[in-house]
Amino acid sequence: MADDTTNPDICVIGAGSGGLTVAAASAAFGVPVTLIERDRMGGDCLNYGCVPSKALIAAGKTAEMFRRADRFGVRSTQPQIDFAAVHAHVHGVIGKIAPNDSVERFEGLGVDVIKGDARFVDPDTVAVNGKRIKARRFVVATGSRPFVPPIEGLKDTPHLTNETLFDLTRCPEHLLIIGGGPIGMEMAQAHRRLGARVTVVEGATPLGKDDPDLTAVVLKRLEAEGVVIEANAKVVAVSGIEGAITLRVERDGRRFEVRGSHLLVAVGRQANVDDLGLEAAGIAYDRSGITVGRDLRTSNRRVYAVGDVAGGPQFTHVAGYHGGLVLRPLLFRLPIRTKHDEMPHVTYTDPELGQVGPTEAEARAAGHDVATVSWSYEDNDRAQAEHETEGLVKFVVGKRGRIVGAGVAGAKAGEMTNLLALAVSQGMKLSDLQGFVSPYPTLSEIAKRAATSYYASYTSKPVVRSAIAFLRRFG
Ligand SMILES: Cc1cc2nc3c(=O)[nH]c(=O)nc-3n(C[C@H](O)[C@H](O)[C@H](O)COP(=O)(O)OP(=O)(O)OC[C@H]3O[C@@H](n4cnc5c(N)ncnc54)[C@H](O)[C@@H]3O)c2cc1C
Ligand SMILES: NC(=O)c1ccc[n+]([C@@H]2O[C@H](COP(=O)([O-])OP(=O)(O)OC[C@H]3O[C@@H](n4cnc5c(N)ncnc54)[C@H](O)[C@@H]3O)[C@@H](O)[C@H]2O)c1
Repeated sequence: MADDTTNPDICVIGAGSGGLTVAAASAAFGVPVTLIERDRMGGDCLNYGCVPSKALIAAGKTAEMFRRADRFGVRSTQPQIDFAAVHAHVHGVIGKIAPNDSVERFEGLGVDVIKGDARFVDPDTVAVNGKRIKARRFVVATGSRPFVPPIEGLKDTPHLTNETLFDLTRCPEHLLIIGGGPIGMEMAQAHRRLGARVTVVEGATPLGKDDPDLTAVVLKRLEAEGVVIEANAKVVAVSGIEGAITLRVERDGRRFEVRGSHLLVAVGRQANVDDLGLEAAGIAYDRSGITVGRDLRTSNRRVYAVGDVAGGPQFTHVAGYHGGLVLRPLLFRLPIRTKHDEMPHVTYTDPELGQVGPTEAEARAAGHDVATVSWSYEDNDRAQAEHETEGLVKFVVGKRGRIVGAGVAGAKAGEMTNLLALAVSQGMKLSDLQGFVSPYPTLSEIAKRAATSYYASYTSKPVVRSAIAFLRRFG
């Protein structure tokens, strides 16, 4: 065997949430593992995704607090925003988290880290920097990148994606956003709050993957804050130069133009399957990513795919979940089956929106006989105390009160989604949520009140009333 060939037990390609999870845990069990990363350790989430976006959202939320303070008897002011300092805050947060994902940390854990572009050269060999790695098993965790659609003129017009947006040190004067999904909406509100005018052009329904009862809460607030949302509007052409961009938009056969200073493209993701030599390794893939079964195995039985590149839901916690799951076959030869239908997601607009399990529409479309039960933030004492009364919790309920799905739009919805995810993943019934003591006053009481309301009709049932009347006779 040539000198430039190594033989780790496991070779992981991509050091994002999925790849890092596999590499760290394999090393912890004393298994020789090589991790290859071509760009920054930590992947999209740390460098171009969740972390910078949530840090920017936090800056926007702080600015908004000054504007809305008078509700509490504290004089509102127009905040002075130093966007260069906001940029420094965002990158400071990345810098604080980066050591957890660094080459040094992973080498310290016993992982052989290689910085370079990995490519399969045959079914059990990957080449990187002129070296060859022949491993017993491979895990492809190469993630995704922004999809830039083939709209006329877009290629030649300056535009931002999530990979460049967080480099701005000056607030855009008027940010145009193509795409009203989670990236578009989170970034629309954050930039609006930090001083930009913002127009979102969405080809279909904004936040269209979520329950319309919940998205209505979020969209109402965004519009009240001045985000202009052009829904069901297709961008047919883009033109302009740095600082002066024009979108030609079509809706219901009518054309109009939208002008702004900057353009963000946020219309979904493209799996990183190119230049990986997948054909040489006999690994099947299509436009949505590498083809895997519920065991995350590819068409090459030595190779698994996890996270965004595996074509399923694209969230950091999903990549981490995949990474944890594949350790079972990798290390213990145990079978696995992914359970994506119980996967929660949260959109970090303000108010936030969380969902776990199917929405009402999804459950009905799948042919399930479901009921729904909701409770409003308006009726919660903590929400009243904090003037956070917009929102609701909504349960999708199956037979005998089983919680099939649950969603929440409102203040701290992300935190509340943990409780809802526990309920759905454990197959709980609404009676389980009714039957525990929730501390007062908390927003999570809203979930409990919704559950209680499901059983409210019991109080007027003749049989229940007769039983109470009978028992009262005994003093
Ligand atoms: C703006 C934005 C906000 C987001 N916010 C959230 C959020 O709040 N919550 C949430 O759960 N998710 C969020 N996401 C989604 C989340 O970032 C992704 O789902 C997650 O990063 C996927 O992890 P991964 O490990 O699959 O891939 P990645 O994190 O993309 O990592 C893949 C790595 O592989 C490397 N790589 C690719 N090809 C090669 C190769 N040939 N050789 C070597 N290395 C290679 C890449 O450089 C990259 O570092 C957000 C995404 C964006 C864009
Ligand atoms: N909070 C979170 O967890 C979070 C935040 C951001 C991103 N993400 C992840 O990143 C993924 C990508 O986010 P995204 O918002 O880019 O994608 P998305 O696919 O979720 O939403 C894209 C939106 O763009 C619209 N669209 C597509 N083509 C268009 C066109 N030509 N003109 C106008 N609108 C068009 C779609 O109708 C859709 O509403 C998400 O699906 C999610 O998995 C998660």
